[in-house]
Amino acid sequence: MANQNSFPLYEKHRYKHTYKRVTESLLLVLLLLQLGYRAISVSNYSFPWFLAFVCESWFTISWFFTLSTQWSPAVIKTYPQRLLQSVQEVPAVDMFVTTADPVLEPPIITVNTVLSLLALDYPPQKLACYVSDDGCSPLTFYALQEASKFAKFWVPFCKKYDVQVRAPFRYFSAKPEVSTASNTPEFKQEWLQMKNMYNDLSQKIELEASQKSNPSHGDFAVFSNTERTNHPSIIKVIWENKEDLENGLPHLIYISREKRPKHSHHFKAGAMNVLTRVSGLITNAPFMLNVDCDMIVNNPKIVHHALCILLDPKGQKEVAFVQCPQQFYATLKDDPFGNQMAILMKYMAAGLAGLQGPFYGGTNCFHRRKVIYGLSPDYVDKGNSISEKELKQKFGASKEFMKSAACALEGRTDSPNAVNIAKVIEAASQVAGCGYEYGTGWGKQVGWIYGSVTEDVLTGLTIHERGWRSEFCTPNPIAFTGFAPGGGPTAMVQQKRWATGFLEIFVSEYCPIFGTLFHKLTLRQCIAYMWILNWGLRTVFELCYACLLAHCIITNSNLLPQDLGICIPVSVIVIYKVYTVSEYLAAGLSIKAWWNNQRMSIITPMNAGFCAFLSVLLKILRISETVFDITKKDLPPTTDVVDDKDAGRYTFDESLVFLPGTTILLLHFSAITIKLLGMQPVVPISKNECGIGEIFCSVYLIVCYWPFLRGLFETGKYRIPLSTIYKSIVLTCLLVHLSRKTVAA
Ligand SMILES: O=c1ccn([C@@H]2O[C@H](COP(=O)(O)OP(=O)(O)O[C@H]3O[C@H](CO)[C@@H](O)[C@H](O)[C@H]3O)[C@@H](O)[C@H]2O)c(=O)[nH]1
Ligand SMILES: [Mn+2]
Repeated sequence: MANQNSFPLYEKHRYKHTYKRVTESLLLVLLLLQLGYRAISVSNYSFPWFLAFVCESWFTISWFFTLSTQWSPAVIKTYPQRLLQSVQEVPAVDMFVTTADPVLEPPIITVNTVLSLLALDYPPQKLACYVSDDGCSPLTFYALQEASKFAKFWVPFCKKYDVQVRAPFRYFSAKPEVSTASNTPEFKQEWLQMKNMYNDLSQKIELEASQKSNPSHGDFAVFSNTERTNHPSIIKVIWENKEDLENGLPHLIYISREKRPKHSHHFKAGAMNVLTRVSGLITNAPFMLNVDCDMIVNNPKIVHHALCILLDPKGQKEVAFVQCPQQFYATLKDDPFGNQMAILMKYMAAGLAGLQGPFYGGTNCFHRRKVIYGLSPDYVDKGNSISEKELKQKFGASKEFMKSAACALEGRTDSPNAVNIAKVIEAASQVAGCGYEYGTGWGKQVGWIYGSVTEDVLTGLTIHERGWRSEFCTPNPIAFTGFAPGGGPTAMVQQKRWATGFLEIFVSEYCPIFGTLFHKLTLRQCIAYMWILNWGLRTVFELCYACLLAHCIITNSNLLPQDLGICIPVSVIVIYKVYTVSEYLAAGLSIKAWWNNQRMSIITPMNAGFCAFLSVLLKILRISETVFDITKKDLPPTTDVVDDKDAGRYTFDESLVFLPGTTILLLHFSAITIKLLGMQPVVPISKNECGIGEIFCSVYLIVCYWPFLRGLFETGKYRIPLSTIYKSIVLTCLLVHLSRKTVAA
């Protein structure tokens, strides 16, 4: 472990954003003024006025969450050189990859992720790679087997030429890196050889996929008679670094945990817990790195950077996990779908770094095993010996696993690779069984926590509640990159799941408010968690506000102030727009990217968020359970220059997720039409009429919904399905009718 007297292995630099703070505070004051205005303008009191007050209160609270989270930014700098000087031997790291469906997640993607991990710049005898396959797919297994053969050439090649991006599909899609070492004929020849070998590999996998045969011989026999949701545990050692060779390859182990129809398997959280247990039996490394199947390593030295934080004398006592940001490669120009989250990452990440630390994002994260096993930061004072009875209660009945958990908790890292892997496979199958967790602490006190489809945020939250901190790790080049989900259905699936998961956390016993009241979550961190959980809540108010606006136009009543008070909302809008534009420009992004994000931040939450709200409501009413719908992963383009004009066009499918948006669009159309045709009812002189403000907002909303507007008239996948349009028409008629009735009444 690190030498206590040396320099710090990482440093945190705090800085001030005066301009940002002033603007954000000004906006908050204006929002409060708006609420004040509503409260004192008695003459306007009506139900819509009251509803607007409620919605605006929520927007104000939301803004306060944002402001507080971004208030005190910080950046972190790591010193890998110092790390190497201060430790005699680097610690072992277990690496976890999850995949769940060979169709939605093509095995070639997983293969690339795994290859980039195997080729990390870290002693291979200290690494082990565990792949969890919830799809129980012989194709995935086959692909990994072939990949390990290829790795024997690929890894030495990467190390010899110090390749940066060690996922072959990314490496070969770019021009060969030009450096002096790589300009030799020898390099050129090897490069070509590797490229051909990689092409062979991907062709083999493709061929196997197209044959759809279910091989039942040799290694594949275990897959015969298995179904995705009904099969025993399958654990296969694809590659074992038998002699602990320094120039060998890390272990590669395939795991498909047991599944039975009547057992709930807790989606990714369940898979992570199985990975934790199986790796505990085999290598039991004190640190665990986990990535999704589509997140490739972009900086081969990332383990050193992360360990700077985890092994730093201060970090050892305080920091539970190190999160690397999610960034994307081969991105579309100007972020047409608003899903690259560049601004969010920039300011939120910095803000969180200045608080108790970043949320756990489910991927690109280094965990301390003993924290995952439930340890609190004060264990140093209390000691962490744990009785056999408690071990069994928490970790389950496997003797072997209890032993390994005790070792991990006490920080005894017995030479990890001393185990004979073949011998522990039986014990490993037991802990990968679907009944293993019954009556234990898994999913509640230890491991990844169950109860939300955003198990990542929930698990991180419970760690912060115990008093741990977390840190961001942002080396240059950035640690990992992935391929951003496309617009339309894919993004909706993802955002709906996020909103669902956040709402589930909010209404659960783990709600951050309790975390601050009864546990060790700091107040500002609680507010930061409220900021993210609010993604699921805010949309209901937004949708309500949008309907209210249409209602006021239809009934010729006013939602916005008619006197000088109108200055308040106008300045809120103007300042907010100028402020966000400046954020984009400062980050080197275009105005177009800003606009795309502005409109997508209205479209996506309104649609996905509302559906999420309904599904959580159904869960609370015990009508249906929430599910983890997997985001479809497209094969990324082979080059970085995307000149496909259609790539940025919005697409639709039959899913009901597009219903709220289509309805809002039609509703506002109807409202504007009613206004234009002069069909608004005449209001008594004593009351205020709908003015230019309401019309402006309505038109703005329609402009934001431009992709949907186009979708009404397009063809193919660019078209909103007729069934959705019909349903929206019915809903719109209903809403307009209801609106008009309230005036008549
Ligand atoms: O039953 C399941 C479902 C999913 N997964 C895996 O979970 C990962 C994430 O799923 P994905 O569909 O890619 O979701 P994203 O929306 O991209 O994931 C983000 O959000 C998730 C929580 O909603 C986190 O778990 C992820 O780490 C985070 O990247 C993938 O590797 C899947 O193979 C499983 O192993 N088992
Ligand atoms: Mn993903």
